[in-house]
Amino acid sequence: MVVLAGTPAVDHIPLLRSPDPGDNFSGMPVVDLSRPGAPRAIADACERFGFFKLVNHGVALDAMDRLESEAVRFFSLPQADKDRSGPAYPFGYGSKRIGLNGDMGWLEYLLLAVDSASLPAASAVPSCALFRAALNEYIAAVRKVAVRVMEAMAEGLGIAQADALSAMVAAEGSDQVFRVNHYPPCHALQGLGCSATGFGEHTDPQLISVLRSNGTSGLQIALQSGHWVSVPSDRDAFFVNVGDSLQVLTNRRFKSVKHRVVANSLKSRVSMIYFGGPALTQRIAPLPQLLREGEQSLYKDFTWGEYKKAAYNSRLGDNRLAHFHR
Ligand SMILES: C=C1C[C@]23C[C@@]1(O)CC[C@H]2[C@@]12CC[C@H](O)[C@@](C)(C(=O)O1)[C@H]2[C@@H]3C(=O)O
Ligand SMILES: O=C(O)CCC(=O)C(=O)O
Ligand SMILES: [Fe+2]
Repeated sequence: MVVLAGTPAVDHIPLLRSPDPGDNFSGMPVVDLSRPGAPRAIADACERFGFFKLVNHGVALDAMDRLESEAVRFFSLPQADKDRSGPAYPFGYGSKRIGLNGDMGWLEYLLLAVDSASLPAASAVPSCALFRAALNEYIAAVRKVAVRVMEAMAEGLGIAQADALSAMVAAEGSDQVFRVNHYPPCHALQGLGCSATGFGEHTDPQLISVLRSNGTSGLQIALQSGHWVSVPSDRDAFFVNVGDSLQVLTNRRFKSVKHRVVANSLKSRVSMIYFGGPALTQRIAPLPQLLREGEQSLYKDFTWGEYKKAAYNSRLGDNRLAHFHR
């Protein structure tokens, strides 16, 4: 990491050496959800990278664009208006601070609770009816995609029970979060050979994350070798991450992917991410169907509630699962 003095606009934001433009993820798995081979391709991608691009997912580009436009409208409001929707904890508008433990990024965001497949009626944010309608339409659609992908994961793993994984996010009381991130262009760093950290490196604690972004790249993932590669943007596609909890449920057959976002010096990035977590009381332990003869769990037993609490007490880049290894 490069530390640059005297750039007031990006004070307190960690800087990164600019990514090498040659480091695009050339081997990125692209899964066509409408094809019969999808389950095996998904399982293979989750084993190798914990990450894949999903196409032909059935969600209309219109619904994605409607939400993106409403989000852009929200983020264009005067700062004082946006601040009235904050702070982000537990849910609401946040700017630059990520979590409660000192992490900073070159972004602003909305963090929202999801109740079954929509915003809880009681949540006051966002207050704009059009934005809420676009959110509810999109969340219901992306959640269905998450369920279909988790069914395909189970099939790809050879598990007979189709909903062995998906039931955890489909169940009443599952713990789902939705996040809209806006990374403004970071003009101050233009030509300096550095980039601002948009969202620092981390793994997602939940089971699955389903991400959609506008046409601005910035997302990077770490390969198992530790090498970082950039994920070219695609507004029509979803990008799916394996989260820590799914790594545990599969006894590390699926890998929770380390990822981060680098801010662009010229263009803004808008991303919307659905995080599918189970109910707080759900036990997170390898599925018995996946344990081969004599194979032991690599992890201590815990519930999602216990893991979530530990995660929210940690820094973004911490290896949260390390404390739960046997
Ligand atoms: C620094 C933090 C932000 C985070 C909670 C945490 O303490 C560690 C995990 C972070 C993360 C990453 C994935 C999601 O964006 C998120 C909402 C989540 O569930 O875990 C964030 C948390 C956050 O921004 O509050
Ligand atoms: O904004 C992005 O593209 C990714 C953000 C992310 O990883 C997160 O919110 O957990
Ligand atoms: Fe993430």
